[in-house]
Amino acid sequence: MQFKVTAQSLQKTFPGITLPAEALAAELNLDLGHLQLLRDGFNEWDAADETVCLLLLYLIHEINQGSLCLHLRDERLLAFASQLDLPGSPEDWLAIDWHAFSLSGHAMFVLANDCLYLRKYHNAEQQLTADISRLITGFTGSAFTAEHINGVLSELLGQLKFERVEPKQIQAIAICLLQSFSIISGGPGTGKTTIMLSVLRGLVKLGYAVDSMALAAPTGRAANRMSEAIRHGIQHDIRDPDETDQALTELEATTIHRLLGARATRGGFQHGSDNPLRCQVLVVDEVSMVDIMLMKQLMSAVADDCRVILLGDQFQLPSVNAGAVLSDLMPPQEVVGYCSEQLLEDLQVMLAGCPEADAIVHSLQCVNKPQLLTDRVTVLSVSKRCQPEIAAASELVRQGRSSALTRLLPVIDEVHATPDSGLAWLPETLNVDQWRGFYLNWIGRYYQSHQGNFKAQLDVLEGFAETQIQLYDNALGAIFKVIGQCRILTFVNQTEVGATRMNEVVCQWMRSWLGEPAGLWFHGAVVMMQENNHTLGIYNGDVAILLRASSGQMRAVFPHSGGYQSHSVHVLPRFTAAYAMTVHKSQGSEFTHVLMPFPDRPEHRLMCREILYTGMTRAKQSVTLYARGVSLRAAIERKTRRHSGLSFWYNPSKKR
Ligand SMILES: Nc1ncnc2c1ncn2[C@@H]1O[C@H](COP(=O)(O)OP(=O)(O)OP(=O)(O)O)[C@@H](O)[C@H]1O
Repeated sequence: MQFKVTAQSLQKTFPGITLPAEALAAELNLDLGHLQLLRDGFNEWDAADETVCLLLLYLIHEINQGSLCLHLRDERLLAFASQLDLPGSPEDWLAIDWHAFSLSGHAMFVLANDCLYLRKYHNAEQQLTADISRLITGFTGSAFTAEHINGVLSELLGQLKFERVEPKQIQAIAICLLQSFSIISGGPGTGKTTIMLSVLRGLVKLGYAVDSMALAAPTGRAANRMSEAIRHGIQHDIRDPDETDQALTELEATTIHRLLGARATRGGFQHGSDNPLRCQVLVVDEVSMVDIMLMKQLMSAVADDCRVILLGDQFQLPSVNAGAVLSDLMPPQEVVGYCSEQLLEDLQVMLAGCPEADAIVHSLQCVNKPQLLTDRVTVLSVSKRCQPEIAAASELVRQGRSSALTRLLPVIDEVHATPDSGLAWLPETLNVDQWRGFYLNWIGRYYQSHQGNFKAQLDVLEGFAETQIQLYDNALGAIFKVIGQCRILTFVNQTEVGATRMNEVVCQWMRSWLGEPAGLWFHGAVVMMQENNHTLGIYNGDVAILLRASSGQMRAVFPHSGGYQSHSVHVLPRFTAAYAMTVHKSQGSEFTHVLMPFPDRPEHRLMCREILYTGMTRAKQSVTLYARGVSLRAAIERKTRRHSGLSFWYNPSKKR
C-alpha cells in the first residue's frame, strides 16, 4: 500500500536541501517506503546534492508509474527539470558517479544505456534477459525438424472445425512447434487459446506426454479460464477428439505463484534456478499482467529442456507492479513481420501442402541480422468474436488516432439511442440525477428485457436446496447469461462515474425492482470477489449471484467446471456489487454490452489509451462511451510509457 507523500514530509526528509516541495509532491507519484530508503542514503552520502535528490525523486516517480528505470534523456524529465530550474543537462547527470551511492556497503543504483536503475530492477532485468537467452540458445529438450512438423501440422489443421484458419494462426502453430521459446500476442478473440490447444495437441503427436505440460496464468481466475478454454476447445473446435485430447481436458492451469511454490509465511519461492520446475512444456497466459519480478522468477525456474509459450495482448493494460514485460518483448511496429532467412526456409517446408503457405511466406520479410526473438513471435490480429466496428475502433485507440475515432463514433443524446450493436458516444452534459437515470435505464434495459430469464428464474431459485445445486442448472444458466449481458466499466472507483457509487445506486434500484427488503445484501444481487480463497477455489474478480437458500441463509453461487457451486456468504472473501467494475478488474472477462464513463478531468492519471482499449475490447456487441470530447481525446492520446532496458531484443544497435 502506498501512502501519498506531502510537501511537508518531503521537507522533513531532506532538511538540508532546498526543494520546491509543493510542486514535487503535487506532480510526482512518490511513496513513503522509497522515500525512507533515500533518507537513509542521504544521511550517508556526502556527494548528494540537490540535483541528485531531484533525479532520485523522479526515479521513484517513474518506478511508481511502472517503469524499471529513469531514462536520463527522456523528454518528460527534461521538461520537468527545466520547469524546476534543475541545473545541468543529461550529459552532466550521466557523468554523476551513481555507483558511489551505497547503503550498508551495497551500491544502490546502476547506470546502463543512459538509464538510471534501482539495483534490484536492473538485476531482475539482467536475469530475465539471461534466462530467456538460455531458453533459446541452450535448449536441451526435444527439437523437431521442419519436415517432421509438416506432417503433424497438416493433421492438426485438418482436425480444426473452422471453415478457415487464419494465416497468422497457422504461422503461430508452426513457430511454437519449431521453437523452444515463443510468444503469441493478439487481442481478445484472435485465437490465442485455440492456437495453444493445437500446439499442445501437436506436441503430444510429436511425443510429449500430457503430464509433462504445465499451464499457468497470473491470477486464479485467468488460470480457471485457461483450463475451461481447453475443455471447451476440445469439445467444440476439434473433429473427433481422441484419448489424448481427453487427457488434455484434465490439465488444470494454476497461478504462477502456485506453480512456483510461493511461500506464504517466509516469502520467496520453492522453485527457482536451484530447484527448477519439472515440466517440459510451459504455457503462460495473460502475460501482459505479469510484472518483471514475477517473470524473472518464473523464467529462472524453467529448466533447460522445457519449451515455453507466452500468450497475451501486448496492448492491454500493463501489470499493476513494475514492468511491461510482454510489450517489451514484442517487436516495435517497424519490425513486425520480419524474420530470418532460415525461418522462411523452415516455414516453406513446414507449410508444404498448406493452401495458406504462400500468403504466410509473402507476409514476412527477411532481416540481415536476426536477433534472439526475431523468429519467435507472432501477432494475431483478426478477431473471431468481436463485433467488426468495435474491432476497428479499438484499433484506432491502440494507434492513438483520436480524431479518426471521434469522427467514427455516432453521437447519441439519450439511453434509448444506445445501440444493440456497434458503438455510441454520449457527450458528458448530464447533471448527477440525469446521469444516474441514464445508467439505471441502460442496465435496467438489459435486465428487464430478459425478465423471464432473470426475475422469473430468481423466483424459481428462492429457497433453493443448497445440497442439490445441480437441480437448478437451467435456471442458473439463464441467470448467468443475463449477468454477462451488460457491465459498466469505469476508470476509477470514486466519484459519480466511479464503480463504488454506481454500484450503490444500481443496488438500490435492483432491490426495489426485485421487491427485496432493505438489508445488507439481497436475493438476486450480482457480486464480485475482491480476494482469493484457494481452499474454496474462489478468486479475485470471480462473479457470483446471491441467492436465499432453503435454510434461509444467503449463499453465493458461482459457475464452476461446467456446473455451479455455492458457498455461504459468511465464508466468502471480501466482495462487492458487480454491476460496475474498474477496467483493471475486468481484464480477462467479456460482456455483450459495455458502458464506459470517463472521469471529467482529462488530466486524470488513469486516463490512458491502454485502459480505454482494454475496456472496449471486453465488449462483444456494443460499447457506449460517456465522456467529454476533451477527455476522450486525452485518453486516446496518452500512452502508458514504462521505461526498461528490455526493448533491445530485435535491434540492439538501434539508438533510442
Ligand atoms: N479460425 C477460426 N475460425 C472461426 N472461429 C475461430 C477461429 N479461431 C478461433 N475461433 C473461435 O473464436 C473464439 C475466440 O478464440 P480464442 O478463445 O482462441 O481467442 P483468444 O485470443 O484466446 O481470446 P481471449 O483473449 O478472449 O481469451 C473461440 O470461440 C474460437 O473457437
